[in-house]
Amino acid sequence: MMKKQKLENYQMVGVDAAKSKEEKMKIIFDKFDVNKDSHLGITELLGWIMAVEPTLSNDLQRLPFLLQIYLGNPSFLAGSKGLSYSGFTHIYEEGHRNFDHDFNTINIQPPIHQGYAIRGILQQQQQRSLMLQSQLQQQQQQQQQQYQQHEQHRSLMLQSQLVQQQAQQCASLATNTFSNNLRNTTQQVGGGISSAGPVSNIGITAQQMGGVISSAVQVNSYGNTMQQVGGNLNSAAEVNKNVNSAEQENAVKDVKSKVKYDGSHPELAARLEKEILDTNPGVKWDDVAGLSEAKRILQETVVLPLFMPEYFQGIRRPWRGVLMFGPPGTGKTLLAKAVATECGMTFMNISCSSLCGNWYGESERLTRCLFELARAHAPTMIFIDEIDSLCSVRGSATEHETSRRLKSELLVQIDGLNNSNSTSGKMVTLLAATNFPGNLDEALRRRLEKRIYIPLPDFETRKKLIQINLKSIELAPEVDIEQVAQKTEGYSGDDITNICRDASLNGMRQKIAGKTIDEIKNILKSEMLKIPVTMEDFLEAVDKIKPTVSSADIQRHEKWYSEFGSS
Ligand SMILES: Nc1ncnc2c1ncn2[C@@H]1O[C@H](COP(=O)(O)OP(=O)(O)OP(=O)(O)O)[C@@H](O)[C@H]1O
Repeated sequence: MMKKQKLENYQMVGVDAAKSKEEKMKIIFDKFDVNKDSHLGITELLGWIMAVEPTLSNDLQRLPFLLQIYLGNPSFLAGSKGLSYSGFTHIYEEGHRNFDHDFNTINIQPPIHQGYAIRGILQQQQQRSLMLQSQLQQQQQQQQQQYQQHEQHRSLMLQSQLVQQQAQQCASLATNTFSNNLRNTTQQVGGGISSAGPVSNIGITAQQMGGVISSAVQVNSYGNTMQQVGGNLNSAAEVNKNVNSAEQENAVKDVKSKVKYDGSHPELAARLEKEILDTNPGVKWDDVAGLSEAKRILQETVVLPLFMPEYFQGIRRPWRGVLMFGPPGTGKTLLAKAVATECGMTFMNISCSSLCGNWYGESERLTRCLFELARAHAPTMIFIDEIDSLCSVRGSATEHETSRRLKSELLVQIDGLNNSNSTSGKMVTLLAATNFPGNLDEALRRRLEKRIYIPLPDFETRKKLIQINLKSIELAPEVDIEQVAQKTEGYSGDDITNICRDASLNGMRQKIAGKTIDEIKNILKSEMLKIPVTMEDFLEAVDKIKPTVSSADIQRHEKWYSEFGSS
């Protein structure tokens, strides 16, 4: 019976029963020409399918999948209750039908693997294209920024050249008034305002700059940038040289040299005199505890050549320079001051900041000037503290151009020092100190012929140090300095000084504890001074204050000493 109906059905749609399953299905769909019968009810369709292939009715879940295979099109459902064969392709192409909805209405699960996968791919493609778009935008922005920077640098370079030309014009126009009144003179020359204008584009207003001269200064402070773009730095520097003179001249007027300085940079000499010169550092040998070996070497290298210059000639010439190295707070500066005081030398205490100028070439000029000034004030001791920060290893990737030039100048000056000492009799001694001897430039290390290790204080030195620190302080009879010295092994001289200071304040702390300011004011000063420092105060202070030098530090210094030390 079933077979008979099936055959009838075949005949109805003109299907040949001998054909394959796929062919049969295709014929069924082809029958529904969109022009004639654009709408096929789902029930009708299923009826047809079941008639042709009754096994499919048990597998409705697979139906969409099969239809898709037969039709070669993944999307085939249309309408809420029906299927339009021709609409399948439209729907798919336009992509505006809700697959889930369509399938739900006929109570069939959507072909997840197909429809969603396609939707996912579409979404991915969309996201990718968005990402590419944003990357493109970023690239465009970067290119724009680079271009702007380049243009800015180019403009700075032009500024520098312009300013140079203007300054040269000024120099030829008004030689007399130039140094005192450069700003006006430049403005008279004209073009000054226009140069201030573009510079202000980089964030500095014309007022702040105060016209052309300031712009020269500002442009120069961009030295590196200009160098990067191949700017003519030297010319900017030359302009600057004039500018410095002009700006500093007024300051110089107030500073009267104590001695006659006839070098080429009186303005810088005046500045250095103000900053670093100490004609009497006021530290005696006895103020320095221990360090007898260091004292002996310094006597031989500095004190004796000063007293017996005729003996220290030829092969006996004084050592070019002396380096003191060791952990911080061990008395290097103190020792240098003591030598200068004992020998009646002028003491010049130089740190990195004293020799670092703001303008192009200023650091070298300052260095040159320092040695000229030292000769003018001779006998002089130039003490360069933390020389490693001024003269670290050259040629490193991080080395700055200014610092490289400064180092070269320093080396030249140290060489010159040696010659002038032997001929003019004006003794200038270079004493340097560092906590990082390993960072020193090799050429400088060679010139600092004596390299003295200033170690942590030993037991005897610690005892002496405590006595020096407490010489004017009332001590309780039970205070055992030896015990304090034992307890402070590994402490630097500076640490021990701090312990003594802390211990000596403890009596006062106890005395004022819990009192109001008025009550404290009423305590007699003499009463306060009489409070003796007890052993307990010391022990408390030692407990509170920890040593600042690590054993790794000591090892580092000892290693360097065994390699490069010279005593
Ligand atoms: N041998 C010492 N005799 C007397 N006081 C000392 C001694 N060593 C250190 N001090 C004390 O420590 C303080 C710091 O010493 P100084 O500045 O000379 O150390 P430094 O070695 O130059 O330190 P840095 O390396 O940090 O510059 C001194 O003012 C002094 O109070």
